[in-house]
Amino acid sequence: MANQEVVFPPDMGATAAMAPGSSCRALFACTSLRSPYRVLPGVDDEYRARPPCATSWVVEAIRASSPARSPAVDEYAAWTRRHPSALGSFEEIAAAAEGKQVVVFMDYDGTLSPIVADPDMAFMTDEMRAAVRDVAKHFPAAIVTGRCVEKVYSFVGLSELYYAGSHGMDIKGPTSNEEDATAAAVLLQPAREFLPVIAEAYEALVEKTKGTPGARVENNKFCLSVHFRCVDEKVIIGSSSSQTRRF
Ligand SMILES: O=P(O)(O)OC[C@H]1O[C@H](O[C@H]2O[C@H](CO)[C@@H](O)[C@H](O)[C@H]2O)[C@H](O)[C@@H](O)[C@@H]1O
Repeated sequence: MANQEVVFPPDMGATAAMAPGSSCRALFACTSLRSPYRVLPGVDDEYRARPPCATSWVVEAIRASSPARSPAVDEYAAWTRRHPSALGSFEEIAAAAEGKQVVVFMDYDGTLSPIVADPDMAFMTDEMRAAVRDVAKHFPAAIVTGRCVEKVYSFVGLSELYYAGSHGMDIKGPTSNEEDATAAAVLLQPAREFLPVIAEAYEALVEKTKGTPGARVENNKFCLSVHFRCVDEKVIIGSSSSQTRRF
């Protein structure tokens, strides 16, 4: 809302500051006018017709002068309200864990490593690796991921962890030395018999997506990921509407 002027009811005895960089021209109190409201030049008639509720006027004025929030930001804020950081309740959690066996489960992509465009380049930092190593010294620790175990192990490189790859379809335990780690003890592979079908599905998906620039299929052994982060949506929407017209 550009250059909008606002009106304040007389019961607002104090000054209200304008946010730096705001497009709203003036927010200040008024006390000696005949009209119950002081009308600033250029004000919208709609404001004059409103009841003298200082709070709602102020809130509205502040809202109008604030930049629009994106739905993604609102969604994230709502999500963090529902799932607050455990660090904010650390004492409480530590007290609740007293005398119990604690096991730490960690996600990989976007948690231990930053999200990057190329899934093969999602490396974790040495600092993060050291932190995970420390965690594993104190508790049984597992990485639970959509990646295949071999891939996530190549990123993490810690033989003392449990790895639950392919969203839990491939679970391996810790090994005593790093050489053995890639062949670490398999604890569970319940979908082993489906490997040939999954391999077929992989080939089919590669074929299907090969005409989509930026699309990429990742073989996670017991599951597959089709990546579209690098697909230009405008190109796809354009081509799908031309397909729609054709049929
Ligand atoms: O369960 P996760 O460990 O979180 O795995 C979920 C998917 O993670 C990876 O993809 C995501 O990270 C990539 C690298 O930062 C990024 O390029 C991609 O857009 C993200 O979706 C992984 O590549 C997938 O196979 C996993 O399913």
